[in-house]
Amino acid sequence: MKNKELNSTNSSRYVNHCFGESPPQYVGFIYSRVLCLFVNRHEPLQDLFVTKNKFFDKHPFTARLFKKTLGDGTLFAKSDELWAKKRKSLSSSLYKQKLIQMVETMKQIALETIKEWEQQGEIDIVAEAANLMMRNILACVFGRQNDNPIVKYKENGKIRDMKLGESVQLNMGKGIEREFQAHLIIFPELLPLYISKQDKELEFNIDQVIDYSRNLIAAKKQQFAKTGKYEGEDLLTILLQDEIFNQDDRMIIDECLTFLAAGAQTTAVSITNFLCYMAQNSDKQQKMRDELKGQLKNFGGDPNDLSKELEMDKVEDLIYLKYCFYESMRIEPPVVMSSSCQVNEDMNIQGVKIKKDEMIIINIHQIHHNKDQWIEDDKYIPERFDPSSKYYLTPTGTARHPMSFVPFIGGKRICLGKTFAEYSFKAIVPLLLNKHKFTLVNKDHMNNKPLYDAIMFKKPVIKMRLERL
Ligand code: HEM
Repeated sequence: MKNKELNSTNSSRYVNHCFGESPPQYVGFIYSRVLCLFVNRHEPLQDLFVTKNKFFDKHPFTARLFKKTLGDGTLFAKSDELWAKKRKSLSSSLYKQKLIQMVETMKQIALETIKEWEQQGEIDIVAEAANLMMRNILACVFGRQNDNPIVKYKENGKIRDMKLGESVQLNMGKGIEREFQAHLIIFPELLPLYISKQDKELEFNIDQVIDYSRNLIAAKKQQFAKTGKYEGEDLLTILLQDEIFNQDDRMIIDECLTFLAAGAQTTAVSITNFLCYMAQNSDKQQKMRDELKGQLKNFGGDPNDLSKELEMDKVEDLIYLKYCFYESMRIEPPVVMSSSCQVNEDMNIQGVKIKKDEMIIINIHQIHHNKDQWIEDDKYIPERFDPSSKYYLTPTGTARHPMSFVPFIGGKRICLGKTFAEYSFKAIVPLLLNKHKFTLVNKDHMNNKPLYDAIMFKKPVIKMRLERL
């Protein structure tokens, strides 16, 4: 597979390095003193996400790795009663009216951002889309007036000011890097200890972010004491009024930081890769623009009128845009592999006995490229999601397996922000493309853009030029 060698995380790169383009269903290796099984095909997912989903759970390894950064946030927590209650509250904080309000805020930020990009003319889309989406998610989590806060950040002994969003991203990246420190692989019991100089700096930086959130909560509570009501539609304000969360500030902070960590980089990657694939495939771009023109009467016109038109029901009609979004996430999933998962009882999954404490990692990237499921898997073909297209089928003409496309994984641990991510993509993208075309500056990127995902350590630089239409 072209570009495969450049893939982001060491372990998924390792699987392809050893087993080539069509690795077996499972690949196992010993990691952190337990068997770690990479699931490279869709068949086991039918069991894990459907028939045996009640036994599917998160393995404590990743939770331990990110304990300091995300506390006991839902992302890596075990599927216990508290997790279920928290998930229910969080889902309702993203439900319909609240989601619509959050996306309204995001559209405003997108309109401001496109003006800034236009002035710059040429941008590093990786950095800029990450800024845009971090501001968006910050506005949803902490409120519009707090969409770009500054915190202290320590690196190589020196302290400087940094955007909170950037600090959260770096802290997550440094957290992932800890996964590959030899002493922590051999002695995972040491994960909670922050001993090295880098660990101490990471601890300092995480504390700055937590202090910022604590101060915000204190200010909100003071305001409540004065006025008897909380003001704001943001997640933090919603959770302050939720009976599961309102007795425990740290619980609120964990979920706010989880949203920042889980929501900003993933959505930034999907927008960035989408813009790059559109630039590479002018015929697909034209088809997508024709749809926008046909469905939205203000497309190409006044940005504020277009923004008003991009309501939840309306963006549902942007079918080809949805196919393009899905295909961007198929070819380069924002989350290339899951965190550590497990089954809660020993069981047989597709002919292999999996013990309850063994680690399971879902190799999403590989599942999106298996050649018996995807015709010309390396090509960007949004029509794969169109039921009337031949690309909707497997190379032998049969129906594709429902678990062959899992960018948000599935079952009870399916991404909590799935609807949020889909709606915000369809509301923001038309605003970015309304008056501009994005082209790739580096001609080599036209055939071979650098791979980009949300969990890679070192992000690529991808320059794009904005051409006014
Ligand atoms: C294109 C965008 C997104 C993609 C591709 C994506 C993908 C995923 C994946 C693969 C997981 C499972 C992670 C694992 O187990 O390792 C996940 C979980 C999660 N995501 Fe997303 N995500 C996206 C956007 C968002 C957004 C915008 C939010 C929040 C606003 C969010 C919040 C969460 C949460 C809270 C979980 C944990 C759910 C649970 O286990 O109960 N995600 N996401």
